[in-house]
Amino acid sequence: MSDIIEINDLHFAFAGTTFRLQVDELRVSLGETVAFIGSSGSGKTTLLHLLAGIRTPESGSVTVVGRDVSGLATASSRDHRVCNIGLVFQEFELLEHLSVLDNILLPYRISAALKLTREIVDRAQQLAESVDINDKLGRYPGRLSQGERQRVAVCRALLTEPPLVLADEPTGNLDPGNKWKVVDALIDDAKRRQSTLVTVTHDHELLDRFDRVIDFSSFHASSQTAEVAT
Ligand SMILES: Nc1ncnc2c1ncn2[C@@H]1O[C@H](COP(=O)(O)OP(=O)(O)OP(=O)(O)O)[C@@H](O)[C@H]1O
Repeated sequence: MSDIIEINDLHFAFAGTTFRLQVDELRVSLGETVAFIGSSGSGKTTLLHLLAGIRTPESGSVTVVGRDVSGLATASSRDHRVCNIGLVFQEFELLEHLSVLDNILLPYRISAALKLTREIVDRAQQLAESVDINDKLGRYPGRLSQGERQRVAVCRALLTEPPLVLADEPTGNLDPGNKWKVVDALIDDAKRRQSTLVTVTHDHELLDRFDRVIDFSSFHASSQTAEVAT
């Protein structure tokens, strides 16, 4: 199976802090589902952002869907991200002035590389149905619960059918019923399309569903250096 994520000798630090993230090597295959676990502050979100090309490493290479994403953010790297990576952010990042349906359709509104068609709108509605928010498509995010907002973010990430989905605690705000609906939606989508899913989670009940679990805590070299080995 080909690798969709390849990291080599990655070093990252936030300016003015003592936190350090070091990943000597990480490879994730197309079709694989992976959970990142580990204590709060161990660098899970930071690594997702490095994979998405939102943050830039001090050194090392990060290749995602065949492209080095460790350079500076440009319009073309944004198009690469919108077309190839479905992102579920920890804070959801919904646009308050857009309805739920338009938030789900957002990738098609911001990238000239994607064409919005009737089929895409139908798919948005099916995704919304799979996580039980299809009756909220006309609402604005300000009138949604946290769990509903989270599910909108999941639908948006899956809409483009990207080869890679990066999800940051996608079930963090959900009751047990909706938690399993969202996990099923993410994993079933990955298995059906043979795409890759990388999920950050604190919920150990979910881990059996993933092909691989990467524990950041066990690679905590010192209190301030998160060194991830795989
Ligand atoms: N923008 C930032 N500027 C400076 N330091 C940051 C910033 N974002 C995160 N950090 C610090 O970097 C470290 C790693 O943060 P990160 O969010 O990656 O951890 P995490 O493992 O995802 O945590 P959690 O499980 O609580 O979400 C933490 O010490 C955090 O305080």
